[in-house]
Amino acid sequence: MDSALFADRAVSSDARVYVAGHRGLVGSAVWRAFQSRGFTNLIGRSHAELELTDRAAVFDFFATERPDVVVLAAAKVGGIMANSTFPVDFISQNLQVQVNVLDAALQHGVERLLFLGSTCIYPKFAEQPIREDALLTGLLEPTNDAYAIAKIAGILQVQAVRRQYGLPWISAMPTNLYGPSDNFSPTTSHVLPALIRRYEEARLSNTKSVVNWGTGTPMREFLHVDDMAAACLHLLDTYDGPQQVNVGSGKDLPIKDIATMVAEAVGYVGATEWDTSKPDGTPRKLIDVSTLLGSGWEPTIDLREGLRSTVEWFRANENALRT
Ligand SMILES: NC(=O)C1=CN([C@@H]2O[C@H](COP(=O)(O)OP(=O)(O)OC[C@H]3O[C@@H](n4cnc5c(N)ncnc54)[C@H](OP(=O)(O)O)[C@@H]3O)[C@@H](O)[C@H]2O)C=CC1
Ligand SMILES: C[C@H]1O[C@H](OP(=O)(O)OP(=O)(O)OC[C@H]2O[C@@H](n3cnc4c(=O)[nH]c(N)nc43)[C@H](O)[C@@H]2O)[C@@H](O)[C@@H](O)C1=O
Repeated sequence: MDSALFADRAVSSDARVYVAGHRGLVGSAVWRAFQSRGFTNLIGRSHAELELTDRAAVFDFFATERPDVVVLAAAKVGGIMANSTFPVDFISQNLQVQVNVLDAALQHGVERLLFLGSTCIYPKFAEQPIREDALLTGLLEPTNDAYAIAKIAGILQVQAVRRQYGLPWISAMPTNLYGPSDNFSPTTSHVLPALIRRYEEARLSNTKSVVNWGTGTPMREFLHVDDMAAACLHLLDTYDGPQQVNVGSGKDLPIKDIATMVAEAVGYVGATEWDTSKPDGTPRKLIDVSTLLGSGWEPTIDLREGLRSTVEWFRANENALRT
């Protein structure tokens, strides 16, 4: 990617910044990051306050609040089972949310917008590590193809706005994320929060063995959500290009190793079994993060440390979890 696309475009700390999905894993971390940078005009609405699939409500909201900057971190999100069981919800709700927010932002001439996708947009068998230009070069992983198509449509809509209207909107593609305010539901969550909850509950109940999903052989890359939030602000401050930018740690490991790390982090000493009737998903999706690393951003939270603090957060917030 052309490094000239990176330059100082710092967003002013008095800009009106709308963080869509500000109570979710990513949105809440982005909100904290803006706050710690001294931003005073942050705008957020819970799902109950503003239904983003309601086009008229979204346009009314933009007309009233007139944000200068938008971070689109609201989406229907879930792990492998949620994605493969409810593909209609994942494609339909995400397309509606995106189209409504991007159309309203365009109508109101929003100056800077960051759209968040996911690394599942890349082909299932893409060459590893996956570069940004692998987009649309092969078939998708079937367990999340509906979600991925919605995210690809979002990237294309951002590129189209840049082409047709010249606005400096951008997209970022994070790897698998984890951290405080994640979804810890045993059925709909991603692997890390699912394992934290499963091993912690097994420890508390002295259960002799836990059962995880799949074979444990797929490789996954993880990034702490505070590093992700720092990358979002860094991109808004520095990046102006049509191509989506990968955001990851640059390291992956087998799910079996992740399970061992989580068991250690919670202090679980029992056995682990694998339910191979559950899907494995894509075998590997390590992303190439050289574009972002070359622009001066780097991850700061090592996986073991991130796991430790997330377990602490889980223990302190167990009563306020999403189910
Ligand atoms: N978590 C991960 O590992 C990864 C996430 N991402 C991307 O990051 C973004 C944020 O994900 P994440 O923070 O994990 O997801 P979360 O589920 O934690 O947060 C999403 C937020 O969006 C809100 N929301 C969802 N649908 C609507 C709607 N129709 N109207 C209004 N609000 C809505 C949710 O509210 P409520 O919960 O009340 O419905 C929630 O607060 C997504 O675009 C996702 O694709 C990308 C890669 C990995
Ligand atoms: C971020 C990303 O997230 C999803 O893709 P995924 O990476 O396949 O997601 P996952 O975290 O759910 O699983 C990773 C691996 O872990 C295994 N696994 C074991 N035990 C549990 C378990 O208990 N829960 C879950 N969820 N997985 C488990 C599981 O079988 C798989 O092999 C998509 O939503 C996709 O759209 C997307 O963007």
